[in-house]
Amino acid sequence: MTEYAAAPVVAPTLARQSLFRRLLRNPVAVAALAFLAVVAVVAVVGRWIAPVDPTLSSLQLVVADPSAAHPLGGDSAGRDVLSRLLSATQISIAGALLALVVALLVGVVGGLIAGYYGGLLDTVSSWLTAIVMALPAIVVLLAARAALGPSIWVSMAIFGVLLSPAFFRLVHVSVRAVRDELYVDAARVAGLSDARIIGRHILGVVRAPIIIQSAVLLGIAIAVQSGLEFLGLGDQAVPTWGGMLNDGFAQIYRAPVLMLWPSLAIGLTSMALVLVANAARDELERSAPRPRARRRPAAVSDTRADRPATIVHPDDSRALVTDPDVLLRVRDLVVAYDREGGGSTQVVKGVDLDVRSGEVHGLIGESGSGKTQTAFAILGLLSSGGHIEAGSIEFAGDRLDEAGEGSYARVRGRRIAYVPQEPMSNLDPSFTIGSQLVEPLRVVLGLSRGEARSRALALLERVGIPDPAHAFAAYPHEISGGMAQRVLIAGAVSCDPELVIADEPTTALDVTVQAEVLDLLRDLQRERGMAVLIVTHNFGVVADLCDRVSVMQSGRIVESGPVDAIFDHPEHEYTCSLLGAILEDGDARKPLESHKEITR
Ligand SMILES: Nc1ncnc2c1ncn2[C@@H]1O[C@H](COP(=O)(O)OP(=O)(O)OP(=O)(O)O)[C@@H](O)[C@H]1O
Repeated sequence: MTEYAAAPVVAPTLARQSLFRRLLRNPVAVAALAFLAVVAVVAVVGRWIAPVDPTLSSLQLVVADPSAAHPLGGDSAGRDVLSRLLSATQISIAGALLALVVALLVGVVGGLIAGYYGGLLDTVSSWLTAIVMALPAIVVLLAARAALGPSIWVSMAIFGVLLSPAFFRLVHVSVRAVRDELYVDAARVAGLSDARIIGRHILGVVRAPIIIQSAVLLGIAIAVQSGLEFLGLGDQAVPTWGGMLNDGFAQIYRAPVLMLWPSLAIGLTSMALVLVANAARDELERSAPRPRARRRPAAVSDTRADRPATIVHPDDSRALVTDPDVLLRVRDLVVAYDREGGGSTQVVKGVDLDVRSGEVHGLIGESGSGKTQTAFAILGLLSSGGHIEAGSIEFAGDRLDEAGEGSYARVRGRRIAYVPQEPMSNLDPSFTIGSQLVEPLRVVLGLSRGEARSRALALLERVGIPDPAHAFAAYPHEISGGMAQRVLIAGAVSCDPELVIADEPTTALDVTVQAEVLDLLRDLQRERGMAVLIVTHNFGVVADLCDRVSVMQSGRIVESGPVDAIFDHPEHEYTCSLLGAILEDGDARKPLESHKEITR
C-alpha cells in the first residue's frame, strides 16, 4: 500500500493557486482527471441511462455477441452487459467511497486529536492503530463475510476501518510537526479555541496530503472490493465490476470479451486515481518551502542555575502586594522542566513580579536567565515538559495558574496579548495577513466579517503599514520582518488588551527598524493606556521605554524598581554590570537626566 509522507506546508505563492489549478498544467493529470470525471458522471447517472434493466435476463442474450441493440453483448445469464456496466459503476464507486469516508472519519479525526493533545490519548490511539495495521485485511473481510453476510456496504465499512491507520499516521505526524510551531502558539495567545486552531492552522497543513492519500486509497478500495466480488463473496443480486469479472471469468473460453469491460473499468479507474495522486504529490513537493527552524532552548545550565539567591532592591516588588494598581502579580513563581532520566530542572526559581495598570515594565537579564520562561508561564504557554512547580500568577484579581486552561482562554488574546520575538515564525505561511488579523477579531470580539476587515485595515494603517490594503492581501513571506512585527503588534492590540507581553520584540529586526518598532509600541501604549511587560536583554530598551524594571539572573529577580532609581543607584553587581555594558563605550552619563538618550 502506497503511503504518502506528510507534505510540508505549501508555499504561499503557490498555495494561492489551488492544487487543482496546478494539476491542470500537467497533461497526465488532465487525462486522468478527465477519465475520472467521466466515471463520476456515469456513477451518478449510469443507472438511469442504462438502455435496459441490468437485472433483466433473456435467453436470446446468453453470451450474445455485440449488436446494435446490445453494443457490449449479453452475459452468461442473458443480461445486457452495457446496462450492467453502467449500473455497476455506481455501486462499485459508492462502495469504495464508503470505505474512504469511514477511513477518513476514523483516521483523520483520531490523528488530529491524538497528535494535538498528545499524552495518554496519543499512546492509546497509536497502540490501537498498530493493532489494526497488524490485522490481515483479507482475512478480516472473509470472516466478516461469513459472519455478517455478503453485503458490499458492510464489507466496505469494515475495510474503511482497516484503511484508517494510513490517514491516522499521516495526520498524526503532520500535527506533531506543526503543533509546536510558533504560529500555533500565536493563535492560542490570540484567543482562538483548540477546535479552531485544529481546523484552521493544523487541518490546513494536512489537507493536501489527505487528498492525495484519499485518491490512492480509493483505488485500493475499488481493487479490494472487486477482488471480493470476483471471488464470489459479494452480493450476486447487485451488479458490480467485480461481480461482472467473476461472470466473465466463468465464460473465459466461450466469450473472453466479457472480462474485458469490467477489467478496463477497474484497471483504468485505479490507474487514473494513482496518476492524479502522484501528480498532486509532485506539485506539492515542488512548492514546499524550506523548513523553518523552531527556536531551540539553550542547554539548561545547572551550575549557573544553582547560584545562591541574591539581594532584592529595597524598592522590592513585595512592597506592592497591596497596591490596587497592580494588574499582574506574580509571586514565588517556580518553573521547572522534566529531565529525561527523571526529576526536573528549575529554570525560574521563585520570581516575584508586579506590573501595574498602564505601566511599561522591563524584564531584563542575560540570555538563559529565565525571562521568556517567566513570560510563557504568565501566558500559560510553557513547552511540553514544563510546568509551574510553585507560586502564583494573579491577573486583575484572578488566579491564572490555578484554574488552568479555562481561565487562560478567558484572558489570552482578550485581556493579555503577546508580541513575540520572531515575527515571521508567528505568522502562518498558509494564510494572508488580513485573514490572520480578522480571525481573532471575529472570534474574540464577535465582529462581522466586514467590521473585522475594516478594523484590521485601520489597525494596519495605525501601525504604520504604508499600503494597508496591499498588506492585508499579502502572505507573510511577501512582507519584511519589520512589517511582520508591526502586523503582530496590530494583532496584539486589536482586542484592546489590558496587558501586552512583548518578548524581545526587536531582536530579529535590523537596527533602524528596531527603533521604529519601539516607538510604535510606546505610542500605542500611551494611546491605549495599556500595561506592557517587555522582555529584553538590552538596558537601552529599558531606558527608552520603561517606567519600572526587574533585573533577572539565573531564574531569579535580583533587583526591581523604577527605571530612574535603578539607573541612579543600581544595587546589585549584576545590574551594575548590565549598565556598565551599555555605558562602557562612552563617558559616564548622569542617569537621571540622560538615560533616555542611551538608545539614540
Ligand atoms: N523546552 C525547554 N526544556 C528545557 N529547558 C528549557 C526549555 N525552554 C527553555 N529552557 C531553559 O530555560 C532557561 C531559561 O530560558 P529562557 O528562554 O527563559 O531564557 P531567556 O532569559 O529568555 O533567554 P533568551 O533571551 O536567550 O531567550 C534556559 O536555561 C533554557 O535552556
